[in-house]
Amino acid sequence: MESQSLFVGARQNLDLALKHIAISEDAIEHLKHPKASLQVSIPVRMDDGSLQVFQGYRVRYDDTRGPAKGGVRYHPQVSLDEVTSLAFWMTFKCAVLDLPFGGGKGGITVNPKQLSRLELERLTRGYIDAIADFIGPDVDILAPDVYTNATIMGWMMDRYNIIQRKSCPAVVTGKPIALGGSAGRETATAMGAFFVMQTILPKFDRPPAETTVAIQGFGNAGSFLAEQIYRAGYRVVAVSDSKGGIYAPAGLDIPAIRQNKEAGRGMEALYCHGTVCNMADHQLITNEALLELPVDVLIPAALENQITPENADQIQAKLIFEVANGPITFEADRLLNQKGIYVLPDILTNAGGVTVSYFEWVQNRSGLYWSAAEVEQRLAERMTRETERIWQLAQSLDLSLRTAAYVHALDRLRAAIEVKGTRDYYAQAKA
Ligand SMILES: NC(=O)C1=CN([C@@H]2O[C@H](COP(=O)(O)OP(=O)(O)OC[C@H]3O[C@@H](n4cnc5c(N)ncnc54)[C@H](OP(=O)(O)O)[C@@H]3O)[C@@H](O)[C@H]2O)C=CC1
Ligand SMILES: O=C(O)CCC(=O)C(=O)O
Repeated sequence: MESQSLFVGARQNLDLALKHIAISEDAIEHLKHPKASLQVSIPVRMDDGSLQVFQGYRVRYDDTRGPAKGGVRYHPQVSLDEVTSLAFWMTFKCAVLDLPFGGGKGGITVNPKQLSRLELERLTRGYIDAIADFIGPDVDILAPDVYTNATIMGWMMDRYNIIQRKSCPAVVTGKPIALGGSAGRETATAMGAFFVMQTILPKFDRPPAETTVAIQGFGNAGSFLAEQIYRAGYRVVAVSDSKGGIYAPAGLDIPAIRQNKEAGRGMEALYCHGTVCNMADHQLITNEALLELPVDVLIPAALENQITPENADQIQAKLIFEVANGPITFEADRLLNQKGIYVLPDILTNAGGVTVSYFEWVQNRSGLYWSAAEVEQRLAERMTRETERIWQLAQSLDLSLRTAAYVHALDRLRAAIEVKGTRDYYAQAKA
């Protein structure tokens, strides 16, 4: 039976990968538990004068390979279980890309769409007040995730600097460029996924013009990726946001949809406003229906647990690129594998974001800033190299791409954990 806990499900992929790599019992035990978890209450004075207390979290899953790294999510469903799972995935993602980081993640249980801009700023500054002793440029570095953005990262950095009484830009990445952000961070998650697609699709003899794509989620990751693959000549036939989706078998006008989305319009208006609007050519669909469309490529780019044992059998795509973290449950993944569907796992596919975050951290610490072209070239090199390695590993060991990605990451994590030793000083004393 499917587990209720996201973290229990996340760890099942680790258990699977452990069967394919020689690794010490100590290292296994080490990797099964988060190093530190913090839960905080954040009191916020609301615009109407009332006081509201929000729950916030920061989990440092592992920092053997370097400071913990990972985004902060603002969403009504944020919980310690979810943040722990996201921090766990960050640990493996940073190892997949060979970044000198461990894994961390944060979140606040809130619907930010219901807050005014000033309430959002007070909440953000309150969160940093509450976790300031737990983070730092050499300890645990924040970044954007669902419903957080560059402006919020700027507030976080500013509050941290005020607490520290000095400038510490490297405590947060994904900042506005004017505050030390990196060129290319805003589009990095999408560009990283695009480079994974460009490496994988030729292996399936899939020229862009003959490849249909459906994308769930039209935020930072999904919307930039939709535009990038549209411009590369793929046929993007369906997109969606939290309110539902739109499907046009002949292909959607993605730049027009992005423009309208930025103007705050709903999915129907998105397509109709100022562009082709012929309902005979396209139809509004639910997020559930989008996942089951007859497309070549499916890209979940919103939230976890979208493909489960309940709908796995209805999935028609031949390839799934996981841009969201954890969109496929463990059991559903097994069913998709049985059906011969290739899944490019989250810990590889969406790693472009943290990779450019690493570049931002390096730039902040060196004081030397790179051009957009330089960032993109470095990102392309890393994403292509690690995708190719995971593909080769999957082929040579006859593994799914997800298990191969975990084995690839485990090889790097194991090396660091085993050479450093565990925290079991008693065992060392005995030896
Ligand atoms: N931002 C980053 O750098 C990275 C993000 N990711 C992952 O990518 C995913 C998306 O993040 P990101 O794009 O940054 O987030 P955003 O907040 O920018 O966008 C989220 C998008 O998902 C949509 N959405 C929300 N709930 C649902 C739902 N139930 N069904 C369908 N769509 C929904 C939102 O709709 P609406 O617009 O209506 O609110 C919005 O379009 C997450 O899993 C995140 O962890 C991974 C790596 C890096
Ligand atoms: O940019 C980062 O540091 C992390 C982004 C993130 O949260 C993720 O990859 O899930």
